[in-house]
Amino acid sequence: MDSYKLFSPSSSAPSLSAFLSPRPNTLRHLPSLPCKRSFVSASLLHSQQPQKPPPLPPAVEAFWEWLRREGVVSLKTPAKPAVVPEGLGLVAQRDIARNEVVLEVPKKLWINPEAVAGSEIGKVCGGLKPWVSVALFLIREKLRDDSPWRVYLDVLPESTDSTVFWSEEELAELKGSQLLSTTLGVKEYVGSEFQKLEQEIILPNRQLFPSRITLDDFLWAFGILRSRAFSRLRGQNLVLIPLADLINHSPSIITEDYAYEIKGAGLFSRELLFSLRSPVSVKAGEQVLIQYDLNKSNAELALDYGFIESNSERNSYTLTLQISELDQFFGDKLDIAESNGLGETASFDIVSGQPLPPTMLPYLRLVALGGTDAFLLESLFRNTIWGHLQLPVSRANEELICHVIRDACRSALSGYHTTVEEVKIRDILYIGQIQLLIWQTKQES
Ligand SMILES: C[S@@+](CC[C@H](N)C(=O)[O-])C[C@H]1O[C@@H](n2cnc3c(N)ncnc32)[C@H](O)[C@@H]1O
Repeated sequence: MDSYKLFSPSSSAPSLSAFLSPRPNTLRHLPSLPCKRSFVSASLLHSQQPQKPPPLPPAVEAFWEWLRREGVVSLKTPAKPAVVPEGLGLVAQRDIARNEVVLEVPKKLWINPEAVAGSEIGKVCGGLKPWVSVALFLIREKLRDDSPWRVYLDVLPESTDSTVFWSEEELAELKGSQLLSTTLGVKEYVGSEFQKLEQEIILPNRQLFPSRITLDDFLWAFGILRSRAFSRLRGQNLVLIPLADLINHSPSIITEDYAYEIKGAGLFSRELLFSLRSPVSVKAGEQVLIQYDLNKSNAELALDYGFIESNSERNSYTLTLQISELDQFFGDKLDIAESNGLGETASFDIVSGQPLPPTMLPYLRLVALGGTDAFLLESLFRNTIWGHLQLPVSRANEELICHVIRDACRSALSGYHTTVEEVKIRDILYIGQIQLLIWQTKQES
């Protein structure tokens, strides 16, 4: 039994950064790490109180001025960048109504595969995966002194809190989790993409890439795209939208309505605009926030953006099951699985506190089917077998799947370096420390 699936689409809804959708899972407790950008203030994350934002860092002032010159923003623009607990964010300059447009960014400022194709490196990027070509473009522009994108690049973080940027010591905290294996898998994938890119594009075209490009540069670009690119929009599967990419996520916004779309600039204009609306009403001085993706598990959030939610429904474990090729009934079982929308391998997201995915037990029963139950695999039963598998087929079959699942759980849990009890004790001690701290502070004041 395998434990995770790597790159598979998670949903067809628009999503902030889902150009790749690994499905990591299982998260026990993530250490929260400081943001890795110098102007970011210390963590006041999720503070509900609107606070006067600290002064804008010069790089952000320059960025705003550039957007003003480009005609993207004006004094009337309802939201402006600001330093917020999540790093940078968008803060309402006046009261904003629900569904009101907060900003619109014209296509000339989008960074997407099309923009790369029209750039100096376009002719050598034709055969690349869309994200790889945009990553290469970003790195090249970052290394150039005279890049037209300089002011935008200067507001991007040097790294994110995504687990792909965690040190070995930090990753050791994830020992045993699917998130760790997915993080390592993703890093390996990025490494192999970089090697190919270096051999096939960068080294043979030295004149286009005079500065040395490293794996760390490539990982940076990957992290930027992963956490900030919009995808699955009308005709746009991967696009960086300066300014709109400053929008932060709110766990309390659970509307399924999309906060952003691509639309025409006007009745008689062929220009396209990226338009961002506020899904909720926002008071002047408060941050404008959106829901990034309701379908992402906490581990996906950790991998993509470097944060998690306390909502336990985001805690999930992906169990991947497989019909063994060595199984004497392999062909019949595969046929039955395929006629019911499953395959040789099938992955099931098990969510904490929720019922099992409905097709998981029938699939498990099918995988385990054998011995005296094997008659059910005969073609006579082909149309009715899936119905039979909805309920236990026999005591032997049910016992087998219980054993297999129990062993798989044991083996998965043995990978952790702490037990559930130890984690609980650690949490109790931690809460105790906080209470002591609050008590001491009260005594002092
Ligand atoms: C699309 S960018 C938003 C702009 C970003 N805050 C910045 O400083 O550039 C996504 C990143 O913002 C941060 N972020 C967004 N929402 C957050 C939240 N609710 N809690 C913690 N960090 C958040 C994470 O670092 C995430 O990778």
